[in-house]
Amino acid sequence: MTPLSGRRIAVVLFNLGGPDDQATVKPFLFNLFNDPAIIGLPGLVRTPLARLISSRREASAQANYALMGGGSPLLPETRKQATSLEATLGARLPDDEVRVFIAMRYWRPLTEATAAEVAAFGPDEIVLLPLYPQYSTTTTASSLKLWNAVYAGSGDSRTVCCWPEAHGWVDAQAAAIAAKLDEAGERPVRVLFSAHGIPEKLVSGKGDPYQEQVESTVAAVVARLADQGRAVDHALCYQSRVGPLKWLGPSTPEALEQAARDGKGAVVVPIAFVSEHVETLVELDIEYGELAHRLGVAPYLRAPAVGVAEAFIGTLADAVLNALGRTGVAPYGPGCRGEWKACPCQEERRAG
Ligand SMILES: C=CC1=C(C)c2cc3[nH]c(cc4nc(cc5[nH]c(cc1n2)c(C)c5CCC(=O)O)C(CCC(=O)O)=C4C)c(C)c3C=C
Ligand SMILES: [Fe+2]
Ligand SMILES: [Fe+2]
Repeated sequence: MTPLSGRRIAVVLFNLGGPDDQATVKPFLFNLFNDPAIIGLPGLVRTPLARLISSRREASAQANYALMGGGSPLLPETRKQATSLEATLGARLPDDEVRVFIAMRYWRPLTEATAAEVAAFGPDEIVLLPLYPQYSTTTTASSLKLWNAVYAGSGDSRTVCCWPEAHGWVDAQAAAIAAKLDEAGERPVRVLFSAHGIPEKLVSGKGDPYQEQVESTVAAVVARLADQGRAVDHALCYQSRVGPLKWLGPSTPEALEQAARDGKGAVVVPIAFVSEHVETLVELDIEYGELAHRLGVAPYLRAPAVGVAEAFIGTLADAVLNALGRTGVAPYGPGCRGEWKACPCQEERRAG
């Protein structure tokens, strides 16, 4: 039997990535639009189209990143999460050597470079852990597919595909919302759960489980708040629409208009992101903040992303330990557990 200590364990965190500065906005956008998971056309058409779209969007995207100092805070925020998770796992697996790596899909550290770093570490076991709570073909599947295509090192590999109802994730969200509800005081507010949108046809045509899993996160957070004696008026909406296709709705601006008609303020909650970046700091705080002001939606409050909240990092550690077979705690929630038809979390160990 393989000994359960003295092992080299690599945990790989996946996220989308963001430009470091103004000069890297365009190549980041090109990588994004050149991904067949984002634009499902053959490469001969997709690549020139990606070049065109990234050129056309460059100036407006640069202006958004300029509002955050020039580039995206996504990598520094993810590094904090990696450091915190490594410390938590180090304490829980004192006899093993655990290292947490970051693999971004569209900007540095790119997945190919991280795969080489992990291979050089020479792990006995690898846990692939997307920082997307809900599984989508556009995010999780795209990241994992690329990893599996490029990783050529040692190690038995396990995947945590999704964790829409993980306990600590739900706890951290509920705590952030409760703090904002306290700030609103007696003023009537609606909790607006704002998720990154995806094209509707991915859900209806391709069976993308993202919408179902986002809805399950919302239900779990609302139930957790109810357990704490807070019955909240709430709605789910979708932000960040790009391109000509019909996306999931209602949009966050539409939900704000509805809140205005109903005479409510808003507590906006980023329900599909775990860290701050352009879609929270610019889109939610500035763009929709201004819209809320014009519509008379007051107060307009925004719950922060979970970041390194202790409950959240604890749940990620539980997911890693469970994937390694070191604990019975499976924090994924019913959206996962291998019940979804294409869920890769139950894949057989891949011998290195
Ligand atoms: C064009 C289609 C897009 C789909 C589908 C999409 C899905 C999706 N994205 C995230 C999380 C993030 N998106 C980020 C940036 C970003 N996303 C798109 C487009 C799609 N995303 C674009 C064009 C951009 C660039 C910024 C912009 O121009 O708006 C980021 C990074 C933000 C940063 O600070 O750099 C994240 C994170 C999810 C969760 C998701 C579907 C589930
Ligand atoms: Fe996106
Ligand atoms: Fe799963």
